[in-house]
Amino acid sequence: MSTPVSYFPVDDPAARYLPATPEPLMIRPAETALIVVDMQNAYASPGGYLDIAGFDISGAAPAIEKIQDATAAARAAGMPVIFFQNGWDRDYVEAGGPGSPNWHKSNALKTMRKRPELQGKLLAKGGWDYELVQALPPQPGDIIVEKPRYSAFFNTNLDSLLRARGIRSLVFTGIATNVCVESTLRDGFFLEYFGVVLHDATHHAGPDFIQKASLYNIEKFFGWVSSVAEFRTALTANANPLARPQGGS
Ligand SMILES: NC(=O)N/C=C\C(=O)O
Repeated sequence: MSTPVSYFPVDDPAARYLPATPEPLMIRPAETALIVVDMQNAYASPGGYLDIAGFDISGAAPAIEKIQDATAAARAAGMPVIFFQNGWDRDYVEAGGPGSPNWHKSNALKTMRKRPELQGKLLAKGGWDYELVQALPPQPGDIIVEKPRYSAFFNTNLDSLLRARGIRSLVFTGIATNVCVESTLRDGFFLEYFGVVLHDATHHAGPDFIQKASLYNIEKFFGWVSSVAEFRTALTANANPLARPQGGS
Protein backbone atom coordinates (compact mmCIF):
# COMPACT_ATOMS: atom_id res chain seq x y z
CA MET A 1 0.00 0.00 0.00
CA SER A 2 1.58 3.34 -1.06
CA THR A 3 2.03 6.13 1.44
CA PRO A 4 -0.92 8.51 1.08
CA VAL A 5 -1.10 12.27 1.28
CA SER A 6 -3.09 13.35 4.33
CA TYR A 7 -3.80 16.58 6.21
CA PHE A 8 -4.69 14.62 9.40
CA PRO A 9 -3.18 11.55 11.15
CA VAL A 10 -3.56 8.67 8.70
CA ASP A 11 -4.71 6.23 11.39
CA ASP A 12 -7.96 8.17 12.03
CA PRO A 13 -10.58 5.37 12.03
CA ALA A 14 -13.12 7.68 10.28
CA ALA A 15 -10.77 8.29 7.36
CA ARG A 16 -10.76 6.50 4.03
CA TYR A 17 -7.84 5.61 1.76
CA LEU A 18 -8.54 6.77 -1.81
CA PRO A 19 -6.21 5.32 -4.46
CA ALA A 20 -5.28 8.14 -6.82
CA THR A 21 -2.47 9.46 -8.96
CA PRO A 22 0.16 10.66 -8.43
CA GLU A 23 -0.33 9.14 -4.96
CA PRO A 24 -3.22 7.98 -2.76
CA LEU A 25 -5.09 10.55 -0.72
CA MET A 26 -6.71 10.16 2.70
CA ILE A 27 -10.19 11.67 2.89
CA ARG A 28 -12.60 12.05 5.76
CA PRO A 29 -16.11 11.55 4.32
CA ALA A 30 -17.52 14.17 6.74
CA GLU A 31 -15.03 16.73 5.42
CA THR A 32 -15.47 15.91 1.73
CA ALA A 33 -18.04 17.04 -0.85
CA LEU A 34 -18.86 15.38 -4.15
CA ILE A 35 -19.15 18.04 -6.84
CA VAL A 36 -21.20 17.56 -10.01
CA VAL A 37 -20.13 20.24 -12.47
CA ASP A 38 -22.66 21.66 -14.94
CA MET A 39 -24.49 18.45 -15.89
CA GLN A 40 -27.02 20.49 -17.85
CA ASN A 41 -28.60 19.88 -21.24
CA ALA A 42 -26.23 22.56 -22.53
CA TYR A 43 -23.22 20.33 -21.92
CA ALA A 44 -24.54 16.79 -21.95
CA SER A 45 -27.55 16.52 -24.28
CA PRO A 46 -27.83 16.37 -28.07
CA GLY A 47 -29.18 19.73 -29.20
CA GLY A 48 -27.59 21.52 -26.25
CA TYR A 49 -25.08 24.35 -26.44
CA LEU A 50 -21.86 22.29 -26.76
CA ASP A 51 -23.39 20.07 -29.41
CA ILE A 52 -24.73 23.05 -31.37
CA ALA A 53 -21.36 24.79 -31.11
CA GLY A 54 -19.65 21.76 -32.70
CA PHE A 55 -18.08 20.03 -29.69
CA ASP A 56 -18.10 16.24 -29.46
CA ILE A 57 -20.41 15.26 -26.60
CA SER A 58 -20.24 11.49 -27.14
CA GLY A 59 -18.50 11.09 -23.78
CA ALA A 60 -21.34 12.73 -21.90
CA ALA A 61 -23.64 9.68 -21.68
CA PRO A 62 -20.98 7.38 -20.19
CA ALA A 63 -20.02 10.15 -17.76
CA ILE A 64 -23.67 10.45 -16.65
CA GLU A 65 -23.74 6.75 -15.72
CA LYS A 66 -20.55 7.11 -13.71
CA ILE A 67 -21.88 10.22 -11.95
CA GLN A 68 -25.01 8.27 -10.98
CA ASP A 69 -22.71 5.73 -9.29
CA ALA A 70 -20.59 8.38 -7.60
CA THR A 71 -23.56 10.38 -6.27
CA ALA A 72 -25.20 7.21 -4.90
CA ALA A 73 -21.99 6.27 -3.09
CA ALA A 74 -21.55 9.78 -1.69
CA ARG A 75 -25.15 10.04 -0.44
CA ALA A 76 -24.92 6.60 1.17
CA ALA A 77 -21.81 7.78 3.01
CA GLY A 78 -23.56 10.98 4.17
CA MET A 79 -21.28 13.12 2.02
CA PRO A 80 -22.77 16.36 0.66
CA VAL A 81 -23.46 16.35 -3.08
CA ILE A 82 -23.18 19.78 -4.71
CA PHE A 83 -24.48 20.45 -8.21
CA PHE A 84 -23.14 23.40 -10.17
CA GLN A 85 -25.39 25.04 -12.76
CA ASN A 86 -23.78 27.41 -15.22
CA GLY A 87 -25.52 30.27 -17.01
CA TRP A 88 -27.12 33.66 -16.89
CA ASP A 89 -30.38 35.57 -16.76
CA ARG A 90 -32.48 35.58 -19.93
CA ASP A 91 -31.15 38.99 -20.99
CA TYR A 92 -27.54 37.88 -20.42
CA VAL A 93 -26.81 40.82 -18.13
CA GLU A 94 -24.88 38.43 -15.85
CA ALA A 95 -22.79 37.29 -18.82
CA GLY A 96 -21.16 40.72 -19.04
CA GLY A 97 -21.13 42.97 -22.07
CA PRO A 98 -18.21 43.78 -24.38
CA GLY A 99 -16.33 45.06 -21.31
CA SER A 100 -16.10 41.47 -20.02
CA PRO A 101 -13.68 38.88 -21.43
CA ASN A 102 -16.46 36.37 -20.89
CA TRP A 103 -18.54 38.13 -23.56
CA HIS A 104 -15.69 37.64 -26.04
CA LYS A 105 -14.62 34.10 -25.09
CA SER A 106 -17.89 32.32 -24.25
CA ASN A 107 -18.65 29.99 -27.14
CA ALA A 108 -22.31 30.06 -26.16
CA LEU A 109 -22.48 33.84 -26.53
CA LYS A 110 -20.42 33.72 -29.74
CA THR A 111 -22.69 31.04 -31.19
CA MET A 112 -25.76 33.15 -30.44
CA ARG A 113 -24.19 36.23 -32.04
CA LYS A 114 -23.52 34.15 -35.16
CA ARG A 115 -27.00 32.59 -35.10
CA PRO A 116 -29.45 35.20 -33.75
CA GLU A 117 -32.34 32.70 -33.88
CA LEU A 118 -30.67 31.03 -30.85
CA GLN A 119 -30.63 34.25 -28.82
CA GLY A 120 -32.18 33.68 -25.39
CA LYS A 121 -31.89 29.89 -25.72
CA LEU A 122 -28.34 28.93 -24.74
CA LEU A 123 -27.51 28.80 -21.02
CA ALA A 124 -30.41 31.10 -20.17
CA LYS A 125 -32.09 30.56 -16.80
CA GLY A 126 -35.57 29.14 -17.20
CA GLY A 127 -34.78 27.40 -20.49
CA TRP A 128 -34.21 23.73 -21.41
CA ASP A 129 -30.53 24.28 -22.19
CA TYR A 130 -29.89 25.55 -18.63
CA GLU A 131 -31.72 22.67 -16.89
CA LEU A 132 -29.82 19.84 -15.21
CA VAL A 133 -30.11 16.60 -17.21
CA GLN A 134 -33.07 14.46 -16.22
CA ALA A 135 -30.83 11.46 -15.50
CA LEU A 136 -29.15 13.28 -12.61
CA PRO A 137 -31.91 14.78 -10.47
CA PRO A 138 -30.73 16.43 -7.25
CA GLN A 139 -32.08 14.65 -4.16
CA PRO A 140 -33.35 16.22 -0.92
CA GLY A 141 -30.32 17.47 0.98
CA ASP A 142 -28.22 18.05 -2.14
CA ILE A 143 -27.05 21.60 -2.78
CA ILE A 144 -27.28 23.53 -6.06
CA VAL A 145 -24.86 26.37 -6.74
CA GLU A 146 -25.66 28.57 -9.72
CA LYS A 147 -22.58 30.16 -11.25
CA PRO A 148 -22.01 32.83 -13.92
CA ARG A 149 -18.38 31.98 -14.80
CA TYR A 150 -16.26 28.88 -15.35
CA SER A 151 -14.95 28.77 -11.77
CA ALA A 152 -17.68 28.13 -9.22
CA PHE A 153 -15.73 30.14 -6.64
CA PHE A 154 -16.45 33.43 -8.45
CA ASN A 155 -19.54 35.45 -7.56
CA THR A 156 -21.14 32.55 -5.69
CA ASN A 157 -21.47 31.48 -2.05
CA LEU A 158 -19.58 28.21 -2.66
CA ASP A 159 -16.64 28.96 -0.36
CA SER A 160 -18.98 29.91 2.53
CA LEU A 161 -21.12 26.82 1.98
CA LEU A 162 -18.04 24.60 2.15
CA ARG A 163 -16.44 26.34 5.12
CA ALA A 164 -19.67 26.26 7.12
CA ARG A 165 -19.74 22.48 6.69
CA GLY A 166 -16.06 21.95 7.51
CA ILE A 167 -15.33 20.66 4.01
CA ARG A 168 -11.61 20.29 3.14
CA SER A 169 -11.65 17.93 0.14
CA LEU A 170 -13.57 18.28 -3.12
CA VAL A 171 -14.21 15.30 -5.40
CA PHE A 172 -15.08 16.45 -8.91
CA THR A 173 -17.24 14.95 -11.64
CA GLY A 174 -18.96 16.61 -14.61
CA ILE A 175 -18.32 18.59 -17.77
CA ALA A 176 -16.00 20.00 -18.95
CA THR A 177 -12.79 18.60 -17.45
CA ASN A 178 -10.64 21.27 -19.09
CA VAL A 179 -12.89 24.26 -18.40
CA CYS A 180 -15.22 24.42 -15.39
CA VAL A 181 -13.87 21.34 -13.58
CA GLU A 182 -10.25 22.44 -13.87
CA SER A 183 -11.03 26.12 -13.21
CA THR A 184 -12.89 25.33 -10.00
CA LEU A 185 -10.35 22.76 -8.82
CA ARG A 186 -7.55 25.29 -9.38
CA ASP A 187 -9.33 28.03 -7.44
CA GLY A 188 -10.07 25.49 -4.71
CA PHE A 189 -6.35 24.71 -4.54
CA PHE A 190 -5.60 28.38 -3.92
CA LEU A 191 -8.23 28.39 -1.18
CA GLU A 192 -6.58 25.30 0.46
CA TYR A 193 -9.09 22.66 -0.65
CA PHE A 194 -7.75 19.23 -1.67
CA GLY A 195 -9.16 18.55 -5.16
CA VAL A 196 -9.65 15.13 -6.76
CA VAL A 197 -11.11 14.43 -10.21
CA LEU A 198 -12.87 11.13 -10.92
CA HIS A 199 -11.66 10.94 -14.50
CA ASP A 200 -14.25 8.48 -15.81
CA ALA A 201 -17.09 10.69 -14.54
CA THR A 202 -15.94 13.67 -16.59
CA HIS A 203 -15.94 14.71 -20.22
CA HIS A 204 -13.95 17.42 -21.96
CA ALA A 205 -14.79 20.24 -24.38
CA GLY A 206 -12.45 19.99 -27.37
CA PRO A 207 -10.15 17.40 -28.93
CA ASP A 208 -9.35 14.24 -26.95
CA PHE A 209 -5.84 15.41 -26.13
CA ILE A 210 -7.28 18.12 -23.89
CA GLN A 211 -8.74 15.54 -21.48
CA LYS A 212 -5.27 14.02 -21.06
CA ALA A 213 -3.64 17.44 -20.79
CA SER A 214 -6.09 18.61 -18.17
CA LEU A 215 -5.73 15.45 -16.06
CA TYR A 216 -1.95 15.71 -16.37
CA ASN A 217 -2.05 19.33 -15.24
CA ILE A 218 -4.28 18.47 -12.30
CA GLU A 219 -2.28 15.51 -11.04
CA LYS A 220 1.05 17.27 -11.60
CA PHE A 221 0.26 20.68 -10.12
CA PHE A 222 -3.14 21.10 -8.50
CA GLY A 223 -4.60 17.87 -7.14
CA TRP A 224 -5.26 14.17 -7.68
CA VAL A 225 -6.95 11.91 -10.21
CA SER A 226 -8.97 8.85 -9.25
CA SER A 227 -11.90 6.81 -10.62
CA VAL A 228 -15.50 6.17 -9.63
CA ALA A 229 -14.79 2.53 -8.73
CA GLU A 230 -11.95 3.58 -6.43
CA PHE A 231 -14.10 6.30 -4.84
CA ARG A 232 -16.99 3.88 -4.29
CA THR A 233 -14.71 1.20 -2.82
CA ALA A 234 -13.04 3.73 -0.53
CA LEU A 235 -16.42 4.86 0.81
CA THR A 236 -17.96 1.43 1.21
CA ALA A 237 -14.90 -0.09 2.92
CA ASN A 238 -15.81 -0.61 6.56
CA ALA A 239 -12.51 0.58 7.88
CA ASN A 240 -9.48 2.69 7.24
CA PRO A 241 -6.78 0.13 6.32
CA LEU A 242 -4.23 2.37 8.06
CA ALA A 243 -6.14 2.58 11.37
CA ARG A 244 -4.58 0.91 14.39
CA PRO A 245 -6.44 -2.29 15.41
CA GLN A 246 -8.99 -1.48 18.12
CA GLY A 247 -8.77 -3.13 21.52
CA GLY A 248 -5.30 -4.59 20.93
CA SER A 249 -2.51 -4.06 23.43
N1 LIG B 1 -19.05 23.71 -17.86
C1 LIG B 1 -18.03 24.02 -18.61
O1 LIG B 1 -16.92 23.48 -18.44
N2 LIG B 1 -18.22 24.94 -19.61
C2 LIG B 1 -17.37 25.06 -20.69
C3 LIG B 1 -17.57 25.99 -21.65
C4 LIG B 1 -18.61 27.01 -21.61
O2 LIG B 1 -19.40 27.09 -20.67
O3 LIG B 1 -18.65 27.78 -22.58
